[in-house]
Amino acid sequence: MRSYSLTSFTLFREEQPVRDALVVFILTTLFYFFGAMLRMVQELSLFWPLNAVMAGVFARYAFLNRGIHYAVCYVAMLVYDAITTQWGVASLVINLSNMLFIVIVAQLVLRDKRRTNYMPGPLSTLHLFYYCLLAAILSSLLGAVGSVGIDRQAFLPLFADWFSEQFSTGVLFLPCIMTLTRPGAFSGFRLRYLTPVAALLLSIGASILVGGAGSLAFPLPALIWCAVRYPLPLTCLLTLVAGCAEILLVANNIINLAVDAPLQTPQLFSTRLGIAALAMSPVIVAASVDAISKLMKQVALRADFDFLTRVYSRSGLYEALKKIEHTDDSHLTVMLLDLDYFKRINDSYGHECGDYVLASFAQQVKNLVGEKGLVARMGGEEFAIAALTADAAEGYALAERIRNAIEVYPFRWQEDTLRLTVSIGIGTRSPGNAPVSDTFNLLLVEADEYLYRSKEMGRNRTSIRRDEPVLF
Ligand SMILES: Nc1nc2c(ncn2[C@@H]2O[C@H](COP(=O)(O)OP(=O)(O)OP(=O)(O)O)[C@@H](O)[C@H]2O)c(=O)[nH]1
Repeated sequence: MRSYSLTSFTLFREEQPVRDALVVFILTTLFYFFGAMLRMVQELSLFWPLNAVMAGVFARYAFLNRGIHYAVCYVAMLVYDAITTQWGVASLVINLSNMLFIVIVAQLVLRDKRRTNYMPGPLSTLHLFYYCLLAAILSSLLGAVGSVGIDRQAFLPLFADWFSEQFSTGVLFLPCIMTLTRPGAFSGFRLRYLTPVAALLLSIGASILVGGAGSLAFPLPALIWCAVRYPLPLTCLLTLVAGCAEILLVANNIINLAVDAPLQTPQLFSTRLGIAALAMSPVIVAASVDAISKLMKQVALRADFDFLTRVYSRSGLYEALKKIEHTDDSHLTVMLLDLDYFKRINDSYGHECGDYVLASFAQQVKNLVGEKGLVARMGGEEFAIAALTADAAEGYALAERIRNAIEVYPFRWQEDTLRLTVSIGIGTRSPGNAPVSDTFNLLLVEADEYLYRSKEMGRNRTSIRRDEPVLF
């Protein structure tokens, strides 16, 4: 959706490590408290979001990945336990398993980020799925070992419960934490933008009505729709909400997986894993759409602008001409500018110097033309200007200003100061009702003819048709 923007915010500051440590401590305590509160409500006791949230935080802010910040996180968990329940070996081991999940996911994601130059994409989103799987297996093994005997629970059910919870929570929460942004200004909002969300709500409703194992997949098309229409952070958030809602609905028998049978523990295990697997698809689609649209912008920018001189390319100029608004009495003035004896610069000072001169020349011209017109590189050392002027005389005056400015401009290259001149040919007329680009094409031919005359007459001059009823 293009109608509103999202701006990123930052909770941590690299230059303030003590403040960062404090924020890590507070955040850990807050989510430990939140998780403990969820445990107290039977319907919500299926989630322990602390590990996924903190893994996301450490993965998002690379500079946080210092032993001291991980230690602060671990200490915050132990302190919370010591104050609210009790201090002991079980607390040490269980919280160590939490840390194991956090460290494994954060380190693997950061390794991906380093490899892909900090460009998140569909592939790293897919990797996230496997990182959560690995981290959930290892941390659950440790956690289950540390919890055996508490409330007389055996290892295997503990491991299954712990693993499925860690894995599903990780897969649902991590993309959200990693892409979380503050909503910017909502402008031009339309009600139809809400249709993918409405479809999502309807499909969850349908899952409740129909029931059965297949119903868990009902929200998938709506989530894919969200992924195509909404920005990546919003899709991650909606996937998280839909995934958590489904787990809760199944756990509380509102979505009936097996009609007439009470929910069994293995079913919940399978539900969590299934939802985690489904949740990856919309996130990967959203990441792909995001990557494609960024690439399209880059490609469009490259095609429209000349890489060396940063003025319009030939094709970019034609695109820009389409947007020019003109009145019936305005003149279109087209200039062709060609640096004089430019080959000598290359021959005497090298190609690199030639490139520098071209870029510097283009910027000079751009500054001199300002808002009055468009500057483009047509090829080699030839540039074009399309400007709306009151009449031919104004166009000629602008060309002369440019020519005189270039003549006195000192192009500095290493120890040398280079002096250059430019020859200019002009074509000018009123576009009338014709499209500006058509008039531009006609005037380009005329400007080319007069540029040739400027060169023939000795260079460093401006030539224009003299039958115009204006005095220059
Ligand atoms: N450094 C650099 N040189 C370029 C580039 N594009 C074209 N040239 C050079 O520009 C020079 C143009 O030379 P000519 O067409 O002979 O014209 P000139 O030397 O400027 O002489 P006149 O136009 O007749 O005044 C050639 O040597 C090209 O190699 C570029 O992107 N970078």
